[in-house]
Amino acid sequence: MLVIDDLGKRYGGVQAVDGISLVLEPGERFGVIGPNGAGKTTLFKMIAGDVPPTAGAVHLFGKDVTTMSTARRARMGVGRTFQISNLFRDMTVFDNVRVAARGGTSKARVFWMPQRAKDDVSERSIEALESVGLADRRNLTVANLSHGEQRQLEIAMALVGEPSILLLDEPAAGLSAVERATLKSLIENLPRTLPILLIEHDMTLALGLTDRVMCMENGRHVVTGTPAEVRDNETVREIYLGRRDKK
Ligand SMILES: Nc1ncnc2c1ncn2[C@@H]1O[C@H](COP(=O)(O)OP(=O)(O)OP(=O)(O)O)[C@@H](O)[C@H]1O
Repeated sequence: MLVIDDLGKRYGGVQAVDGISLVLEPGERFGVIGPNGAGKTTLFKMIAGDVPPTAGAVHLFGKDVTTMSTARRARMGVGRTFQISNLFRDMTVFDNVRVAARGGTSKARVFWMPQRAKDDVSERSIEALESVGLADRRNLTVANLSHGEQRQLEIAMALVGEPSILLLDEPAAGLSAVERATLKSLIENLPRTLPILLIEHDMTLALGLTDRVMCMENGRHVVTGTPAEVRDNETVREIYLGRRDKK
């Protein structure tokens, strides 16, 4: 589904990502963890197409997409969330998902559609909202949702395009313990056939949701393994307990 080969990104003097490789198998849930500044977000952005790598390649569904735009990757079946909210705060929950269903950024596009296409979009939007437990909140404006519900909505907006792969960028950032638990069960209950790449600072959440995990530090690969193997890895423990000297 996704093959990353020796990927690197340099920002001036900063090597944000350095020689990262990974393979995401069909139906697999793969986590990328690491402390602040590890390079997780930069890695995510290169996979989604937001920033071009300075080294290496990204293949999606067997195709080299290294230089392909975000929009084209989305059309190929990449669903993704954003670390910084991209919600329309003054619009309803339902309209946000309908706009996402059209792959658009303008509310007008939804309202100028032919009725049949509109019905299809509305139906898919309701299904996406149901899958994240927000169907009964659909007529509220986004500004009236809790932070946790806004994260759920962002996942609905990624799902409504019926993606073949889902990229989640730190979905639990800034959430309370209760909101994290809700989000965790939501992700757990997504169809097992949908491969997921989850970038997450919260190690417990990432280990609880994935089949395999990679830990990064200072842009580099530390270890890849099952959640149990990564949890028990001495270097990972040192990194997360903050006892490791920065290189
Ligand atoms: N646009 C940029 N310009 C310059 N340096 C950058 C840029 N984006 C990221 N960096 C640097 O690259 C390194 C990796 O950053 P990145 O945001 O990918 O890490 P992260 O693991 O996602 O951290 P966090 O959990 O804090 O988001 C950091 O040293 C950061 O300062």
